[in-house]
Amino acid sequence: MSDAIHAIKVQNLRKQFSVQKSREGLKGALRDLFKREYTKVDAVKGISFTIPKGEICGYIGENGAGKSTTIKMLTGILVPTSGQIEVGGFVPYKERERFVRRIGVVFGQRSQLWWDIGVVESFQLLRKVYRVSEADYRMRLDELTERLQLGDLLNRPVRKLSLGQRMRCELAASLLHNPEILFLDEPTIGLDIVVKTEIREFLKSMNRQHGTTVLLTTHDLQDIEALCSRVIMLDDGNIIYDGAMDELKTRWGKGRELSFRLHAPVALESLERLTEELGVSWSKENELTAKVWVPFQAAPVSVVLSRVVGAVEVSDVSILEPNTDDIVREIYKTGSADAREDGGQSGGGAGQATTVAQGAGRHA
Ligand SMILES: Nc1ncnc2c1ncn2[C@@H]1O[C@H](COP(=O)(O)OP(=O)(O)OP(=O)(O)O)[C@@H](O)[C@H]1O
Repeated sequence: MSDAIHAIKVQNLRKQFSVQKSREGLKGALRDLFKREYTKVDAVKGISFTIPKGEICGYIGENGAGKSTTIKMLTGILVPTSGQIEVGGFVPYKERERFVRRIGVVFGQRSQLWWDIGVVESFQLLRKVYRVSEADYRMRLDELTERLQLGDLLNRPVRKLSLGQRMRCELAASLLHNPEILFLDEPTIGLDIVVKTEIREFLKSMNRQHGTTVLLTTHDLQDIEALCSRVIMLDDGNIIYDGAMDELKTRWGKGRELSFRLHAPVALESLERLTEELGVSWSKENELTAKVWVPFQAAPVSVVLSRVVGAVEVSDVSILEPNTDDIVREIYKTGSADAREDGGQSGGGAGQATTVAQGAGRHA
């Protein structure tokens, strides 16, 4: 099953847990002592996917969808019930010692650093665990210290670091041995927007420079939008979507909204007349701002745009993209990412503004 271009390959992967049932009351507890009963929980139900080397792939799903269970199988912490896994050419739960030297793991909610000792001492311990030579370690530490601005933090005990500082150190710790594949489980959880942005920028540049493959689990879709060319969506142990985030927006977004800043007031009826047969709907925010909703099944945004700017003096225009959070929430609710036949009427509304050139170009 070894495949040179794939970093991760998963086929019909399943994980079933046996959970002990607790019977009610004292009598139940006594019966549990003598005869235990178990129920089966199917956490991952036969999923298949491959991730090429160098890709940053998002892995998303609601609480309990099976993301952590997958990551634990991919990193060798859990043994699958059935199916095949290959990560970096290894079967993760076999050859553990050699395998862990090829991967890096960051769990946002747990630390791999020792709480009471200086950060750099934890790094030294990890260097020994991963058997990195002193020279390679020095080179890597210098690079990571500069990129993640760790200079002031290295000699402080981990317990004295802020969450953002600790997360930067966690990332460095996971990369000291220059792994080919990095697993990130909620790496930006609880961080402010400045640190989130720094971490996203760091991950992007690291991926570009070292070609590191990244599998990223997060509930923050902005992480996904900033980093991932592809997203795998899990629901109740099954993959319900595997593809580009942009395509998800096109398939599920209702449409786009254009917002015009007018040079002088224009009556709503005049604007409606301009786009009469195009299937769009206008509203006025104030005297000088008019908005038009353009459903995907209506005329292209570029047609609406040219009709308006050809007839009315406009000082500014923006296009609102479909809001990813709304779209994904809707998909979680229905449990399916199949495109709706009505053009995605119940999908997300408009959210982030983009420049006209970008939005109109992509739609046209
Ligand atoms: N060790 C375990 N024993 C029994 N059931 C488990 C175990 N670990 C996970 N589960 C169950 O498997 C299912 C998937 O859990 P998992 O932690 O993989 O979900 P998740 O997508 O990572 O959720 P979250 O976003 O909340 O972390 C859940 O129903 C969970 O209760």
